[in-house]
Amino acid sequence: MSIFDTFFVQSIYCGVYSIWRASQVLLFAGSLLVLSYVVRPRLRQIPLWKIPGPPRVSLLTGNRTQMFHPGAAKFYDELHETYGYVVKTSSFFGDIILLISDPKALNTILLKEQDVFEESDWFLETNRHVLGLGLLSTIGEQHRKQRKMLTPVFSIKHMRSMVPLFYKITHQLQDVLKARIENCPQELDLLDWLGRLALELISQGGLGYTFNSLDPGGEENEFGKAIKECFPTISKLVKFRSIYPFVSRWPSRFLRLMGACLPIPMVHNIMHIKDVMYDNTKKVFDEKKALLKKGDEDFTNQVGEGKDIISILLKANVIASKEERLPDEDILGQMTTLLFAGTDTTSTALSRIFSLLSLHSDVQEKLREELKEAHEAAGCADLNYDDLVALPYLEAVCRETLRLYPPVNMVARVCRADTSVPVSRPIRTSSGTLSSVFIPKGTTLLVNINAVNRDPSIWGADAVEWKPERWLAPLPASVTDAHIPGVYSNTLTFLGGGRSCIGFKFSQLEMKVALSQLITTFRFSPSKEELVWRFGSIVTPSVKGSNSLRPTLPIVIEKA
Ligand code: HEM
Repeated sequence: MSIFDTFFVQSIYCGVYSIWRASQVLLFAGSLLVLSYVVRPRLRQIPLWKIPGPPRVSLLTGNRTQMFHPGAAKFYDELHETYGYVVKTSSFFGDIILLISDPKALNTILLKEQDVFEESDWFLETNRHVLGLGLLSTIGEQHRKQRKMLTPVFSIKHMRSMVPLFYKITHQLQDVLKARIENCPQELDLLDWLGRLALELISQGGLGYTFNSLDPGGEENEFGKAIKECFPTISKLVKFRSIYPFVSRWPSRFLRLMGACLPIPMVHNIMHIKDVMYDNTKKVFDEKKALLKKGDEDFTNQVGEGKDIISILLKANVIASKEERLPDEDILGQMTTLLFAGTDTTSTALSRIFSLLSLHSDVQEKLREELKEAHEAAGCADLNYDDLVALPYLEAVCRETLRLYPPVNMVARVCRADTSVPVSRPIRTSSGTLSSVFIPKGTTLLVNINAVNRDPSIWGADAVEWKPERWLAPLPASVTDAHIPGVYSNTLTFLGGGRSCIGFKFSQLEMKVALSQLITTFRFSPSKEELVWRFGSIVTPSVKGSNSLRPTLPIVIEKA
């Protein structure tokens, strides 16, 4: 063998040896990763194995395919009926997710130990990236400070002052619909129009900004499109959201580059939406700050006369103590957060009400009568806040719809420290019954809003029927005795505790103004198309059998 051959063989040997060593190091590092991210958390969850729940359908994805798809509502109902109020389901590699509808347990989770049961990292990190530092992206002291500054802005006093603006916007929709139907009944996609209404109500009432979505010749600008696309795009990205916390702290330029290189159009869309929303809210914010500096007269000359939520917040922030004052970035974050949280939720809730009223013409007629009488009593003028909230049947229709059909069916929480949660109904396990459940750190919980709002043991044998009348008499003791930890009408529709919906009074008012105006002007009847309501971050309507994923609500409208 020549020197050359020996050198050649040695080089090959060295190369093979290096590859072998490198693969050993990689294998070792990979095993450590698997141990710390998969095996260790699963071992911590051993105490949960005895909790009843459905069998896993896949070793890799557990029950995820049954839990996260548009028809999943039925699966959740079956889980509640079969396994009760605390149900064990499984996610990736056997990770246990607990589905909770026990009111006592929810009191601990949402109220008593709300700092232990926080939003998940994927929820916070992706929201922070897309919406900025608003209420949906912060926890702990920062969240508490934001809530403290924002809560007074949603007071009844401020809601009262919003009524004329809400009527002005609803009149615009009324005019557009009148022009569309002229003198004969027309089938329209009401969700589209209610979406525009909700967008204008929150953008003018929340930010003092108009998208001109209800102007006859108004063209939707890039900002309006971004807001509309934001919720559906984030919902579609749900699979990728759980990966984001692992990369979220990487330098933002690198993240952008990575995002741009990924062959996933939805990621490119969300990056674009985020940029458009940030640039535009920043512009509105800077203009508001400049007006505030100039003085009161200029400030009240803006859209919404400076009565919008962010204007009031900006004013309150100026006089707040140094410790409580919010930095500019936190206020900017609230702007996108309000647009995001306040548009699709309200428009879907309203859609559900109109859909039900179209199917129950007797309820629609009774509501119309009540509203017409109130309008006549007010000299045919728009109703004021006190008149609106005093209408019992309007209140009953809203409450019953939001109870039976909460737009948000489920919210997630992650347990941040080992803890025990008492339950009101003993959990039956293979080895006996449990009066409390030990929840290990890192476990994800799903608060089953739908199951609590429809529980026959709380609401009676007719719990799953839509009966506005149930709210016209005192509620049964089973409802009040259940101590449901929600901020609204003994339901969990707007959740409860420090992360409950801050906009629930705003949303109530939007719905009541819209109903008072539209029900007295138009009559609504069902389309020939059959509707299905798809489960997701928000439950949305679409036409049965349609391949389109775009939510839609075809409904026939005529003059009343
Ligand atoms: C029918 C309409 C609405 C429903 C059903 C609804 C429901 C909810 C729910 C269930 C949460 C808790 C989310 C979680 O913990 O993950 C929430 C939070 C929130 N909602 Fe609403 N919402 C509605 C309308 C609105 C409106 C109109 C606004 C704004 C004006 C709004 C602003 C917010 C904000 C900012 C949060 C986050 C609160 C926090 O974390 O402190 N919502 N909403």
